[in-house]
Amino acid sequence: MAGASTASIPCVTLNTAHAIPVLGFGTGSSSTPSDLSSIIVDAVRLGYRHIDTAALYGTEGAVGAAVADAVRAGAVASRGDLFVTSKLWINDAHPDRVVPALKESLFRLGLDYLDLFLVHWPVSATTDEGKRTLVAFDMEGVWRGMEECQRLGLARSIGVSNFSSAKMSRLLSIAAVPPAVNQVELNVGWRQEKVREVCAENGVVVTAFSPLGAFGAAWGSNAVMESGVLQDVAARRGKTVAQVALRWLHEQGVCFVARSFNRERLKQNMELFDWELSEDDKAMIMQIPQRRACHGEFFVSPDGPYKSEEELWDGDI
Ligand SMILES: NC(=O)C1=CN([C@@H]2O[C@H](COP(=O)(O)OP(=O)(O)OC[C@H]3O[C@@H](n4cnc5c(N)ncnc54)[C@H](OP(=O)(O)O)[C@@H]3O)[C@@H](O)[C@H]2O)C=CC1
Ligand SMILES: O=C[C@H](O)[C@@H](O)[C@@H](O)[C@H](O)C(=O)O
Repeated sequence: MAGASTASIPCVTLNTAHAIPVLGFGTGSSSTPSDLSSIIVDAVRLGYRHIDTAALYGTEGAVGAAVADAVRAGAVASRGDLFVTSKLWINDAHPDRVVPALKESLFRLGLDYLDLFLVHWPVSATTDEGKRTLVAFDMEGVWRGMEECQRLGLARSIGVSNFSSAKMSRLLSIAAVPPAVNQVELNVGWRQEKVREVCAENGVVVTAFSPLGAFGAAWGSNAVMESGVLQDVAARRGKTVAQVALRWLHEQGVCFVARSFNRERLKQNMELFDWELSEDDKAMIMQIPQRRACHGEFFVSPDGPYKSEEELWDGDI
């Protein structure tokens, strides 16, 4: 029996001709519930079709189990009805490690292909006896590895994450297969206009991570969920703050991966596609102060290669 779906999430078409659902279920969290698989199956029953994971998150096993369970339970007809994204962690961001790392992700997921494989950060590291050293990111070599993943059919689409406009431009200049997606921090409090412009000009779909400001996370921000502007708009529209924040992203023409492990909030976060913000609402939202929440400090060291957050975020390598 097909699972009861309350609404359907629209898709956009990537430059590979594959469709990506605009709203995805995020699984990156500092406290992953032990029943994540069953939460994901419930989300699929609600109508979620896109699941975002990463080698870093430790959730690939639960995502893979959920995909198998969702098919077994008839929540979807087959694995092909779901869109699974995973990401290459910085330890594996070396030309000869890309294909093996994807194979390891696929093994943990129990899948034979990913819908989307992303370079998680424009950062590489080596680890020796537990000590991590940041080393130069070989953008061209890593991207050749990503292209090989697509050529082998292990990933239907490939892309990047946390790439600034300068890094996107450089990648586009060297890519034989252009990236399909750039997943970046993006919400009403960090609009990312520059990188969105480069992506739009080049047919790269932008996906927003932390669309609610990573509310509650150690590095997260309350600029979205406690925004007075969003509270006013929400009251006027008869919606919640989260719905206004997500609807704004949808009207910006980007995709987004939101995280909730709560069924009611998951349901609420899907109820976005049959109403609109007014011009006044959008003008008010444009007044929200801008500040990046995501810390780049993990990827910066006095020894380089990125010696400052500016170099990480704004340099072309
Ligand atoms: N590429 C990258 O580098 C990164 C990617 N990501 C991806 O993006 C996903 C989402 O971003 P994330 O940083 O997790 O944060 P989000 O901005 O999605 O915020 C998540 C928080 O919002 C709460 N929440 C969700 N819906 C509602 C609602 N309707 N009302 C009130 N609170 C709500 C959740 O709590 P509750 O569970 O209790 O509902 C949780 O505390 C990640 O899970 C991951 O998959 C994230 C960071 C970096
Ligand atoms: O190591 C640093 C952090 O964990 C950072 O890498 C994460 O926030 C990650 O980008 C994510 O996708 O959640």
